[in-house]
Amino acid sequence: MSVELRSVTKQYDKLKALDQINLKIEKGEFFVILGPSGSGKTTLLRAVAGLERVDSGNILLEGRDVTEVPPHKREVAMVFQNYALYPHKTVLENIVMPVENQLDKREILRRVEELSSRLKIDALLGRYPSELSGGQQQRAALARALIKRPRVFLMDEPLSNLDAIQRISARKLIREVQRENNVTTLYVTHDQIEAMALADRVAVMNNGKIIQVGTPEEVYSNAESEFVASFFGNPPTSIIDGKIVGLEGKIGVRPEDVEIGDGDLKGQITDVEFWGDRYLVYVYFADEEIRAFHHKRLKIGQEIRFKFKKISGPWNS
Ligand SMILES: Nc1ncnc2c1ncn2[C@@H]1O[C@H](COP(=O)(O)OP(=O)(O)OP(=O)(O)O)[C@@H](O)[C@H]1O
Repeated sequence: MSVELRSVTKQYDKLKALDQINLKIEKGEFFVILGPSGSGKTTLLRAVAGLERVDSGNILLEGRDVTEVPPHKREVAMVFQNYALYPHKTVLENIVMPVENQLDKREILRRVEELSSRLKIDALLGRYPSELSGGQQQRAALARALIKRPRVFLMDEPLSNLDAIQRISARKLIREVQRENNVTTLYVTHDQIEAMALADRVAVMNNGKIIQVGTPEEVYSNAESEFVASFFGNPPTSIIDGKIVGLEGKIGVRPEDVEIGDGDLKGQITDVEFWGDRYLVYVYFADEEIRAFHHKRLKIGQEIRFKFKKISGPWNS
């Protein structure tokens, strides 16, 4: 089911949480909304779910205007950051809740069996949420969202309570489940790695506005503004004064585009991080500090020569 937002605006007092949002998400697409804290991501998701009334604009599901349709009639399912499992209900009771009065018992049982085996929670159905790890709770919340066979999946930072290792497997699981069910997915995060890893397309949001939309590759290699450059990527682009290369305004340099060894620029190493297959080094020069990748450990304080293989911008901020 496609999801469309047309000029959607939502205001809290003087603050525009959503400011003229226009977006079209295609059927089956995995669409990620990426933005800093407070940019309006959750408000956008809640508006699509029908949990938040919008002040103006329209929300369409498969071309049908649902702006005034209540949440339970929208065929969408939402997975929250804290999973929102009911603590006094078992995993099984939590999972079947959305369909309890809608499907016959045999069909419910069939779906529970299928989902719990797919999500590897068969052995946990009798437990209470407090007896589960974060990853297990997350899988139970996914099962509860999927049992309705929603046509749109709305996910609000569903991995933020997991550790780094769990996140990697959970990312893969979410992607597989989404692909198997071909369900249109809107996924909110402030984590660039997650956005790049999961998205078919990503929208970068700031101050209630969509700043740029594209595939992760497009946004990564062609940031249209200083904000997007400084926010997208891991680590993000270093933003420096363009005068260094004879340009007006600010320019961006990705860490992989700084070539250390020779070149016209001179700087000093101020910090070094080991990244496994390479090092991230901080280089101080001309009152600026940039991040660069290098294949071997350099010494803090060491003087180096370097050049930029590629820059983005200039932007006038
Ligand atoms: N019920 C509310 N009443 C007043 N202001 C609100 C309400 N809900 C959200 N806001 C404000 O709207 C803005 C957008 O909030 P929202 O939760 O959508 O941001 P977010 O991008 O999801 O942030 P985070 O990543 O921190 O969850 C914030 O400035 C927030 O303080």
